[in-house]
Amino acid sequence: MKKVIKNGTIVTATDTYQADVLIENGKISCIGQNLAVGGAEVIDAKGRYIFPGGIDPHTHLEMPFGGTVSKDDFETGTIAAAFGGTTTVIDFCLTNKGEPLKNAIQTWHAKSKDKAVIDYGFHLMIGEMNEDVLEELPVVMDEEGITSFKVFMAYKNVFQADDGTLFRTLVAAKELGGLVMVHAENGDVIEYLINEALEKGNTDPIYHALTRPPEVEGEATGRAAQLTGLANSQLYVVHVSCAEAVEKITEARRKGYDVWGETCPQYLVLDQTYLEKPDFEGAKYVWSPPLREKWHQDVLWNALKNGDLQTLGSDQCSFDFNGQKDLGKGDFTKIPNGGPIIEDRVSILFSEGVKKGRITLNQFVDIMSTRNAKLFGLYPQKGTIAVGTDADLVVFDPNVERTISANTHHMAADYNPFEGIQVTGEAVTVLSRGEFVIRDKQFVGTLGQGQYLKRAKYQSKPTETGKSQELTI
Ligand SMILES: NC(=O)NCCC(=O)O
Ligand SMILES: [Zn+2]
Ligand SMILES: [Zn+2]
Repeated sequence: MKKVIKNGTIVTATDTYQADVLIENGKISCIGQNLAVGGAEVIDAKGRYIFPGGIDPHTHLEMPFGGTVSKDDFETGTIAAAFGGTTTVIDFCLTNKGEPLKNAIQTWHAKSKDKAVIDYGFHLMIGEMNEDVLEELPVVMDEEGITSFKVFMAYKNVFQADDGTLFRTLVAAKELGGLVMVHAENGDVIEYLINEALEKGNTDPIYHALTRPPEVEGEATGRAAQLTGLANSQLYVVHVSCAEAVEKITEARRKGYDVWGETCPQYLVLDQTYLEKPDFEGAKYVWSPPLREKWHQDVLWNALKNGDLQTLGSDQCSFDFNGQKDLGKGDFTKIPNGGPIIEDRVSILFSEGVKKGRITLNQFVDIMSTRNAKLFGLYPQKGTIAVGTDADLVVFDPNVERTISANTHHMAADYNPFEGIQVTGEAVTVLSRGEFVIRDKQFVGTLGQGQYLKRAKYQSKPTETGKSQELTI
């Protein structure tokens, strides 16, 4: 059935204007003033913004990690994402050394199919680069539309790859049109610092942060950026948490290297003192990289504002406090790393960013949606509001005030790291390819309505001035 969104204010990464949006067959078919829409179902957006659906480029749904499996899966995770105004997620498909990449991808398809309520794609982890992987990679890109590869520079003896693998992945990505993503922390140095802490009997959650200082993130970020320059390739640094890493990304971009940076809501509003909460509550705030001293937040906000960082991912990787995070009682290294963020990503950016004057409304749309679509081969099908694009749309009330709480969130995890934080703004109605997923703040979607997205190859490059220059799409 045709739908029309009337009386709202459309916001894209470049424009803000009042118009009606007509939706037919899952696509936006017309945008204009006072559209005559006989037979269409009317969605009234008076006093509300209409945003392109959020694109979360960084999730770990139902991921085996830290001796357990992340709590939110493709069902609860994508429902929660939709409640928050996100209509696409790109999840990390883990691979096992020595096993065909295809097996891992099949595992991820099995997890997501018939569960996801919004569209989704996969990034592919590269744990080891060898002849078999090199041979399979182009096939995976063509058949599966997976055009971004993740290399972990940390988590020694688990996911960590060596510099040879990182460099060979960068070279292959350049040749094939892929974007290399890195978790940038120096895993070897972290291992040394962890052993030192444990030998001294320092086992509380705060030592998670103290054994992963900003220098190890800055060093790894700089190394990855240099290798990218050498390979003349392209790099996306995930979950940037500190000034040291921002500095390296900025420096690389100024040199003309094709390097991009993502931060996450937790680094923008929470700080290292949360890890010192009594009764082991600090475990709720264990991420890698860790939360930092508060002053880093200003650096991250400024970097989003001036374009030195370009995107916001949730790094959704949730674990219950009771029964999962407590695996690390008495040994911080056994606390599963990660938290439930997927639902609040968009709201935090709007409330803390736009409402507090740190970024503009159009930058907000770019950071939470458009830029992600462009970097990960989904634009213009997704990430904007234009005739012919997917009708992934969010009707957003910019004035409602509410308090984030695990009592009201839709994620499966038993706590919310933003508990008690007041935000302004909320997604009211969310459409995925023209179908309601959230209607008047109620879930009305169907499991499995989300479609797997085959993504286009990478095609975007910053200029010497550090500002992005779009190539033809
Ligand atoms: N970030 C985190 O602590 N957990 C998820 C896995 C990762 O992204 O490193
Ligand atoms: Zn990571
Ligand atoms: Zn992650």
